[in-house]
Amino acid sequence: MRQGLPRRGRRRRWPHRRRRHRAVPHHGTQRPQLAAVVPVEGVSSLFVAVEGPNGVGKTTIARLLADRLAELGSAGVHLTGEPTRTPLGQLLRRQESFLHGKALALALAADRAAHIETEIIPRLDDGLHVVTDRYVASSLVLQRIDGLDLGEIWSYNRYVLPATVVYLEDHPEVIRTRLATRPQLTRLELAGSPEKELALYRDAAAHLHRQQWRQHVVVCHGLTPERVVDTILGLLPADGP
Ligand SMILES: Nc1ncnc2c1ncn2[C@@H]1O[C@H](COP(=O)(O)OP(=O)(O)O)[C@@H](O)[C@H]1O
Ligand SMILES: Cc1cn([C@H]2C[C@H](O)[C@@H](COP(=O)(O)OP(=O)(O)O)O2)c(=O)[nH]c1=O
Repeated sequence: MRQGLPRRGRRRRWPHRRRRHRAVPHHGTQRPQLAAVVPVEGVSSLFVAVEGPNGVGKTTIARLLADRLAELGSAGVHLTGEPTRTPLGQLLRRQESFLHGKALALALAADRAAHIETEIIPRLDDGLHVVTDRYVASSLVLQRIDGLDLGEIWSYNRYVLPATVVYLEDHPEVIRTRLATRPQLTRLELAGSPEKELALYRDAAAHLHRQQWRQHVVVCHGLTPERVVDTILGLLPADGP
């Protein structure tokens, strides 16, 4: 289970401890439907969300990170993403051009709630690491671009399972050049810009920091995907998620 990871000239053991995640039943009337989820001592697993502006490299890095985590340890890795590959997630990808604002934000939150309860928590409980390409911060950015304020978006997402968030950043010109090569841009890609998304991701990080989420910014400029993943592996918690 335990594997050494080189870091600053020494080898660190990782993962360090096992945690189990379970849903906590609601007792108050104020809580929304999705159960809060808390870690319980005893199970090892990392839950990492890769976030950042369209075109920054999330999909590339999430895949490579999952591969590298699988190579480094005996624990398996589950690679996933949002919107999910479920019928609801696929519908959201197809319908993003006409489903807007509040309706889209709620639908994305529903897709996320199902993702957490039926896919993420079961995989973590099986002892796998989970890497997701997009998660809550994507909503805190893209649904703002779609006209909602951060408080409303958070109200739809506040009881999600906290993740270790890795924010990828690069120079806006680099991101813009990559987006220019895409045959088609989505409605929200067209509504935003690299500068706007980078600024809103900073706001999202400040918000999630107040919720005590573990987070890291990784500046990818001039780094190969392999080097980006090396950097991420050096940042992931030495003492478990
Ligand atoms: N560190 C990197 N250096 C150079 N090119 C990269 C890097 N990361 C990603 N790319 C390239 O940038 C493009 C966009 O990457 P992608 O992973 O699809 O971004 P996103 O999922 O954030 O939209 C792809 O062509 C990918 O190969
Ligand atoms: C996860 C998420 C996605 N989206 C949107 C952004 C995109 O337009 C669309 C699909 O995400 P994207 O990651 O860009 O899709 P792909 O995997 O095809 O590269 O969903 C949101 O608006 N909010 C969210 O919270």
